[in-house]
Amino acid sequence: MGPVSADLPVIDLASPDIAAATKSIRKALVDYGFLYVINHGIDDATMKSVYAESKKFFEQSMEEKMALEKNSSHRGYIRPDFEGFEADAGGKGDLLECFHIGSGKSQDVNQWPSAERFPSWKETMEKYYDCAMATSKKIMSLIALSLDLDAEFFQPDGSETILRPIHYSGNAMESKYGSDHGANAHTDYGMLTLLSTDGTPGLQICRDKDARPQLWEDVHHIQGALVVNIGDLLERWTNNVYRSTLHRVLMVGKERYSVAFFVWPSPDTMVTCIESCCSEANPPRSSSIIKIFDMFGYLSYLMLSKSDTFSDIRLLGVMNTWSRD
Ligand SMILES: O=C(O)CCC(=O)C(=O)O
Ligand SMILES: [Fe+2]
Repeated sequence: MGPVSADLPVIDLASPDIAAATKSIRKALVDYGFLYVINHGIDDATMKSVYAESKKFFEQSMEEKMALEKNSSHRGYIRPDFEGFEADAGGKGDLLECFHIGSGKSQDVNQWPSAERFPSWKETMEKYYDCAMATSKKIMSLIALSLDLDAEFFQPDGSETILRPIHYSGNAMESKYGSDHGANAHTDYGMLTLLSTDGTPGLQICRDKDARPQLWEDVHHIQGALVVNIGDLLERWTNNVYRSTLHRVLMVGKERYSVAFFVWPSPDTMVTCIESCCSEANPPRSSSIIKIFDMFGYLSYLMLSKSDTFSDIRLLGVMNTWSRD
């Protein structure tokens, strides 16, 4: 039997029928945790230039790229096989290389390639960031409506939201951490992820992570559509009604570029089980109310709680030091 293709729903963000879109989004997030959006508002020119800039950056020598290695604010270049903290990956590093860019509106802790060699990089990335943020707001308001909340309930925010251009070389490489995948099996951590790819296959989802053997379904490319999925934070917020689905990227022997956008609410958001997601028959699964201090503090918390060793709110303030050199 050949690989199975995931038949993900397609949501048209330009549709005037909000009730129908809300209904489809609910079904998609209950069944898959993944969907496609079309008419998402990121225009072709912006999309093309972000890929052109990304390619130009990753084509540089390792030494040039490492000059912008990620800083203490986790912004900048992350080399292949660098980090592998995902619970299901057993600590393997990913073979992808990527670059983290934050909003930089209030305080710019980003790293920018030299304006001489990359005259349009900053402007291009900022444009994409702003468009992706506008798209995320539209999606989050549909998600809010689908949970019987006000359309403005979720407030995507620039302080922790990260734009991440990604490059997969396509070649097998000697991995320090025993990796064989571009991106090992993981769930995303935050509220929402928008993903665009260059159309090269490799992305797969696993809807039931406990099934053995696991069934991996290919997420095929739809020209002009973005892939959207939710992360652990929203899964928790919805009392597991909406699903943060396991996914991975296989190396298919061909170079691949993608652009992920990880959306977070503001760091002072209180996350308590959403009313429409709990009842006497379905009480809140997580006992505590959590407050997100910062994305990496939250990651530390998640990693520890995923390992079932701790599940204590106090860990939230801990700054993440899990990257391994
Ligand atoms: O590159 C892709 O298609 C997916 C990347 C991904 O899952 C991630 O960066 O979290
Ligand atoms: Fe992911």
